Amino acid sequence: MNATSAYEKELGSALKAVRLASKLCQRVQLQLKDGERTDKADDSPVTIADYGAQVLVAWSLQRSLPNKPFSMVAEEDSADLRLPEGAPMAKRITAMVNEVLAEEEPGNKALTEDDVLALIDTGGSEGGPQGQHWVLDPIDGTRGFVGMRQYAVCLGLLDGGQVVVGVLGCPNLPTAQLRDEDGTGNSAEKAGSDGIGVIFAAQKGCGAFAGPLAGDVPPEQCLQLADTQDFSQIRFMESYESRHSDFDFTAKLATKLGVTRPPLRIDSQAKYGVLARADAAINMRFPKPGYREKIWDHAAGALIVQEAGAVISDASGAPLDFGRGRWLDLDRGIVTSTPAVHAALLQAIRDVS
Ligand SMILES: Nc1ncnc2c1ncn2[C@@H]1O[C@H](COP(=O)(O)O)[C@@H](O)[C@H]1OP(=O)(O)O
Ligand SMILES: [Mg+2]
Ligand SMILES: [Mg+2]
Ligand SMILES: [Mg+2]
Repeated sequence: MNATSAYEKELGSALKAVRLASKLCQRVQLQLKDGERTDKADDSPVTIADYGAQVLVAWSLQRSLPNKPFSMVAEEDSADLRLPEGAPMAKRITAMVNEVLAEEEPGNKALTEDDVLALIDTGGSEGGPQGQHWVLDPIDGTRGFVGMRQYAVCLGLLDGGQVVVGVLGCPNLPTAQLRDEDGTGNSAEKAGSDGIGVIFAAQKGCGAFAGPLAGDVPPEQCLQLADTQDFSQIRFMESYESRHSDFDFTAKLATKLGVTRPPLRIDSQAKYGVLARADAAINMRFPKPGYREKIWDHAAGALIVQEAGAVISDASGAPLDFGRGRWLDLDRGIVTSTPAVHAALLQAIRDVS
C-alpha cells in the first residue's frame, strides 16, 4: 500500500455500506406511509429510512472491518424509538432492515429489535481531532426524501481531524448533467432505472470519482471541474428548502457577480457531487443565524468537491474544521466553488453584507 492509497480498504467498505443503505432508502421512499415519519425535537423530520440506513451502515462497516475499533459520529439516535410511542416505528425499522438484509446479504441471522437499536446508537461518538471516526448522515435532505426529490446517504471517514474518505449515494440523481429546468431533480419514481442513481467517492489525495449506484463496481469516472470566470455561463446551487438557506442574500450575491442563470435548487449533499462533476460552479448555503452546522452534513461532500479541485470555506474564507467534535464552528455560511471564482465570491459576500 502506498501513501496515496492508504485508505483503500476503508473506501471499499464505505462504498459497500452506502450502497446497502441506499437500497433500503429507495425501497422506503416508494412506499412511505403515514406513521413512518415523525418530527424530532428540532422540528426536522425523520423517517424509518433514516434510522434503517444508519443501522445498515453500522452493520456493514463493522462486518467488513472487524479488527478495527469502531467509532461513528452519526445523526440519529434511538432515544425516541425507546419511548412507548416509538415502539411501532422500531418494529417497522427492524422489519425493513431484515427485508433488505435477506435480499442483499443472504445467510445472515435476522437482527432483533435490540440489535437494531444498539446499531443506531453506535453513532454516538463525539469525533474530534484524534484517531479515526466514521461520519454518517444516513439520509441527508430528509425533506427531499419525503417530498420524492433528491437526498443522499453520506459517509465520511475522519483521521486526525481530516476527512480522508468520502462517499455519497444519490439514488435519485440522473447520471447525465442536470439542466436549468431540472431545478427539483424530481426523479424518485425512476430510482434504480437506467441513468438514475449515482455514487460519488473520494480518497484524500487520490481524486474524486463517480459511477452508477447500482451494482458493485468502484466508481470510475474521474471528476474534473470546468474552471471558468465567465459569470454569464456560471450556474449556482442552493438548497431546495428556503427555510434552510437565505435565498434573498444569495440572489443579491448572484446579481453582484453577474450570474444570470437561474439557481439550481436541489436537496442534500447531492449538490457537492453535482458541483464535483461540473454541472454547476458554485454552491452557497446561508442558514438562519443561530443554526449550528453538523459535521455529517458536509464531511463526505467536502472531500469529494475538494478532490475534484473545488474550494470550500465558510463565508469569511476559513477552511472547515471537521476535527472539533459533532459540530462545525463557522462564520455565517458555507461557500463552495471552482477555484477561479472563489475569491470573487468572498469579495461579493463582503460587499453585500
Ligand atoms: N432549519 C434548518 N436550517 C438549515 N438546515 C437544516 C435545517 N433543518 C435541517 N437542516 C439540514 O439541512 C440539510 C439539507 O440541506 P439542503 O437544504 O441543502 O438540502 C440537511 O442536513 C438537513 O438535515 P437532514 O439531514 O436531517 O435532512
Ligand atoms: Mg435529519
Ligand atoms: Mg443532513
Ligand atoms: Mg439526515
